[in-house]
Formats: sequence, C-alpha cells, structure tokens
Amino acid sequence: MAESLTKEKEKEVDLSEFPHINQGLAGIVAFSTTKSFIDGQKGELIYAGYDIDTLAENATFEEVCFLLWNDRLPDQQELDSLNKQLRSERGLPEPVLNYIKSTSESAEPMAVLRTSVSMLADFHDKETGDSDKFRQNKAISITAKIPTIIAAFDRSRNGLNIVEPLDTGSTAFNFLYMLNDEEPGEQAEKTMDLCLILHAEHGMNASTFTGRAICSTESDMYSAVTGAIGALKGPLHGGANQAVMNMLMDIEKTDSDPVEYIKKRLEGKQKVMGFGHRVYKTMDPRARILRGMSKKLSEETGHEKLYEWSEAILKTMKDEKNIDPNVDFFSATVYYSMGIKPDLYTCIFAMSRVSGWTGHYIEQAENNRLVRPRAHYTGEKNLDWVPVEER
Ligand SMILES: CC(=O)SCCNC(=O)CCNC(=O)[C@H](O)C(C)(C)COP(=O)(O)OP(=O)(O)OC[C@H]1O[C@@H](n2cnc3c(N)ncnc32)[C@H](O)[C@@H]1OP(=O)(O)O
Ligand SMILES: O=C([O-])CC(=O)C(=O)O
Repeated sequence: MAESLTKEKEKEVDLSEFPHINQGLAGIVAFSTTKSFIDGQKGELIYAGYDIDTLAENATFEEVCFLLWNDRLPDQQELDSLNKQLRSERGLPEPVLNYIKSTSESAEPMAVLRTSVSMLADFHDKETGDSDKFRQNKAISITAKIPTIIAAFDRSRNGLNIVEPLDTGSTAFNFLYMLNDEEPGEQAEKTMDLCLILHAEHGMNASTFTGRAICSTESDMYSAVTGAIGALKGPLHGGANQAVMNMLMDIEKTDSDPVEYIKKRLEGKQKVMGFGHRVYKTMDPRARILRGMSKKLSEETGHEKLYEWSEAILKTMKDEKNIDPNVDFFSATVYYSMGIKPDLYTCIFAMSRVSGWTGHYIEQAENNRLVRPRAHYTGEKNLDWVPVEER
C-alpha cells in the first residue's frame, strides 16, 4: 500500500521551498486505481485484473468497457444490456452533425472530435446526478458517439454521404460500416476490435491524468473527455501513431534507406516516433501483439515493404539507442493496411481510450480530492514597479 502524506503532515512541509522537482511528474504516484497495472520492467499490462494477452485473445471491446467501468467482467445479461444501450446512443444531435458538416476540408480530425465532444455536453448535461449509474450512462453515451463523430467527419470532408449508425453490431463493426458505407468482413471487424482493446487503458498517462485533474474540480465528464482528447492529440502521446505513418511515407517519398533515415534523425537529435515510453523499459506488450498483426496484414494487403521497413527501424533503434517500440509504432501500419487515412489514427485511439478516461473519471469522482500540485518558483521577487511609459 503506497503511503500518502496526511493532511496534518502537509502543513508541516514548506512546499514553496520544496527542493526536489520531478520534471514531467516522472515517478510521482498521484492516485490509487483499480483500472490498470503496468510493470514497465517486465513489459506487463493488466486491466482490472486481466492480463492484456488474455483480453486480446478472449474479450470484446464492449466487455473491456464494462470491465473498466465496473472492475469486473459482465455476465451475458449485463453485456447484452450494455450493447443495447451503446447501440441506442450512437446517433448525434443535429447541431453536432451540422457543426461536423460545416468544418473545412483541412480541419484537423482530433480538433473536430474535441469540439464535437465538448458540444455534446449541451445535449446531455441538463441531466444532473451524482450516482455511479448516472456517470456510467454518460460514459456509455460519449463512448457510443465518438465513432459516429469520426466517421461522419471523414465522409463529410470527402464530400460523401454521412452514414447513419446501425442499431446492431459491435462498436468496431459499426465504425467501419459508417466510415466506408460498407459492412466490414469478419477479419476487419476483429482487427479493429482488437485495436480498441489494446488502446483502452494505460494508467496515469498524460490524457488520463488531464481527465482526472478536470474531474477533481467537480467538473463534468464532457469537460474531462474534451481535455483528455486535447492531451492525446500531441505527438509525444497519442499523436505519435499518425507521425509514425508520416515518417514511413516520407521514407517512401524521398526514396530513402530506412536505416540511414533513422540514423540521420538520431544524429540530428530528433526523436523517432513510436519509440520510447515513460514506463516501459522493455517491449510494450501491446507493440508485441500489434507487431504480429502488422506482419500478417501487410502480407495480406501487399504492404510487406512497410512492415520490412518497420522491422529495420526497430532493429536500428535497438542497436543505436536501446529503445523499444511503443503501442503507436505498429498500430500505424495495422491501420494503414486496413485502408484508414493516417490523420484518423489518433481519433481511433481516442475512440478506445475514452473507456479508460471515463473509468478513471468514475473512480476519481467516487473518492475525490482536488488535484493541485505545486510549482517551484524560480522568478524574481520584490521588483520595483516601473510605469509603462518608462519601460
Ligand atoms: C500512447 C503513448 O503515448 S506512447 C508514447 C508515444 N510517443 C512517441 O512515440 C514519441 C517519441 N517518444 C518520446 O518522445 C519519448 O520516448 C516519450 C515522450 C514517450 C517518453 O519520454 P520521457 O520518459 O520523458 O523520456 P525522454 O524524452 O526524456 O527520453 C529519455 C532519453 O531517451 C531518448 N529518447 C526517448 N525516446 C526517444 C525516441 N523516440 N527517439 C529518440 N530518442 C528517444 C531521449 O532523447 C533521451 O535521451 P537523452 O537522455 O540522451 O536526452
Ligand atoms: O502510458 C503512457 O504514458 C502513454 C499511453 O497512454 C500508452 O502507452 O498507452
């Protein structure tokens, strides 16, 4: 059990002179959680008791959602009921749809997703409540609508008809159906479902932390998810999957040798996207699973070259820096082989991670204390005021 500073002890410590700063909050344990456990040395990831390999082999994304919201797996009746509720919540309010249709061709998908989720509050937040059931209903509603937002935006920007969500089928099936106006095959549905499972939850990552900090002010779930989407968008976090694909495209466009390309980046002190992790010091277990998927799909879709380059990059990063790939590295080629546009990859991450964000929101709200760390002041003090015309 981690020891926390008591409120009495806090008063004794002069935090304004606190000498030790953990840049990027590295190593700071700020919350207790039952949502996930990561052993960064062993490369182990557990969602609420279940190893990621077990979930990848057996679960559906909807079961994982239930697990993250309830800390246990659903029985058949509970799963049927969750599926029914998710399906019934897929439609978007007209003004949100109109906003999506009004966005420009060059709009950033994550920015549109962020704004759309924020707008949803206007249509649901009139209901108020403080119970676990109430929060879960909101989590279900947001989780159900995110795929519809992404698909509607992509079709709208391409001048295509917006496809209404189905009131049947899994989240993965319905998303691919709305995106392509065509029912996906079993393999495509299974691949998407697996990607959703693998991205659902990951402890106190930057976006989940953002969401929990917002929840801690007693703000609503839409605000927390909107903030979390904003944090996920950055290339050091969820935005890396798109950056990986851009890098592979650049290698192709410039007719570069992938090994030389990576060495040049490293020499120039540039980061290689999809590598490194704050917690994992070995291969990310999700990257291991995605690596196998990437190999299989690349071969099946004639993109072997991209997979071969990925392997060459992986070896170079290991040899040169001893840095392993994270979840974003091989997910890029998996999505590419599925025919998904690179600028939607981070949105698909959000479509999954919303289950973890909302799970953490529920957990924070149940046992809340305002998140409010301190900053060590390094500026000047007691400066004399100089009138503006004399500065
Ligand atoms: C879903 C996710 O969010 S997973 C992460 C997705 N992000 C990426 O893939 C972006 C690339 N990776 C990175 O920028 C980092 O590895 C992070 C942000 C994920 C982790 O960052 P931190 O824990 O702060 O590690 P930090 O950035 O300090 O790196 C430590 C050292 O490894 C190097 N390093 C870490 N990642 C990389 C990388 N991808 N490429 C090259 N060098 C790297 C750093 O340059 C640094 O070297 P130095 O000590 O010589 O300066
Ligand atoms: O945990 C992190 O820092 C990044 C993250 O969200 C993940 O790896 O899934």
